[in-house]
Amino acid sequence: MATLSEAYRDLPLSLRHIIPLDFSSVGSLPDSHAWPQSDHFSFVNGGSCTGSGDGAGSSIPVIDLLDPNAMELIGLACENWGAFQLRNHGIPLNLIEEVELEAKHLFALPPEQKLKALRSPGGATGYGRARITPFFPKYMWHEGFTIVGSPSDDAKKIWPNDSVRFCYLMEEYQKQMKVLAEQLTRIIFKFLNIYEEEKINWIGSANNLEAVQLNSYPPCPEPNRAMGLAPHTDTFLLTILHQSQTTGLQIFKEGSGWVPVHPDPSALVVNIGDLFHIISNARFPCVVHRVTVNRTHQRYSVAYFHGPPVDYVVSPFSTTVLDNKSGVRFRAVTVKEYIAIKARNLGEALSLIST
Ligand SMILES: O=C(O)CCC(=O)C(=O)O
Ligand SMILES: [Fe+2]
Repeated sequence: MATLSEAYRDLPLSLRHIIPLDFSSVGSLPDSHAWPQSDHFSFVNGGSCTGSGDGAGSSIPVIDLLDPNAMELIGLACENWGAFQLRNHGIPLNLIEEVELEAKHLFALPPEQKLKALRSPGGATGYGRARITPFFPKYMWHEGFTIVGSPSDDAKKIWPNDSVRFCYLMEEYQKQMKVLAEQLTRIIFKFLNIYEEEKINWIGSANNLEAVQLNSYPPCPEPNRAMGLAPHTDTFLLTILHQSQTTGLQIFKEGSGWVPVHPDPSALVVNIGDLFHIISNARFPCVVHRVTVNRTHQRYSVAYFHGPPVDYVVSPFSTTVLDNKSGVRFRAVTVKEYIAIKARNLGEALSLIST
């Protein structure tokens, strides 16, 4: 998957935007990590995310993939929320648990060992701060590890003689997630009445874009003034997320404010990314989400991002345009072009391709 790396190589980050804090060495919240107390964070494309209303009472739909009405339920969840929890998803729970355990081992290592696999300034993979870091005035209470394809090169830097199990589990996880992501993509395309061969023949291709992001949010001395992961949308078509049993993930819903996504050990969280927002001609909302932190529990999550090959041209499908009174909302872009626009503009990327 050289091309994801290519998009990022043109836009090198400075080391201060890559090297995470040594969380174990700080007893209080450094000013660099203290966010404004207000619940108001501007996110240009989606307007600003004001906490109008208390979303705590509502929640995203929970859908059983084996339900005979799964397609309709998933489609409606995409339209109303852009996200849902998925049960009976077919990914073995022990594989998910083992991947979470590997993430815990990795993040529990001393900083000097994790830093051996530090993401390079123009690189896509390895250990480091969230890629959205440069767009915000304060740092997030977060550390991550990104995998594109085989994690072997990075893992060997951390465990020169002992990386086999980590690599096996991460590759197996990607393999199984790919199958699920393709199944969900087919279901959602069907819901949108998209059947044109050239529009769907990439599904199942070996060149599809995919990445795995291991996330860790250490316990925080002042959780109310810190931010785990700042408001953002995911770039690709869809994200399938496993979260550990610690709350923190919230989705912004127009009219409701920040809605928590409660951990459910039997479910995976699915949210649509920018590319589905474009393809659906904005019929599916673009899902702004963030992560809060807490004082006592370290939180972990494993995000799997999936999208079409980089040369695929993304544009609103004719069926979705017919449904939308405002006509075609976005110009056509290749996946590669959109990734580059997003890497440079984050929340403004969608408005830059709006018609
Ligand atoms: O940790 C989470 O629950 C969300 C992670 C996330 O949004 C991401 O990795 O893009
Ligand atoms: Fe995300």
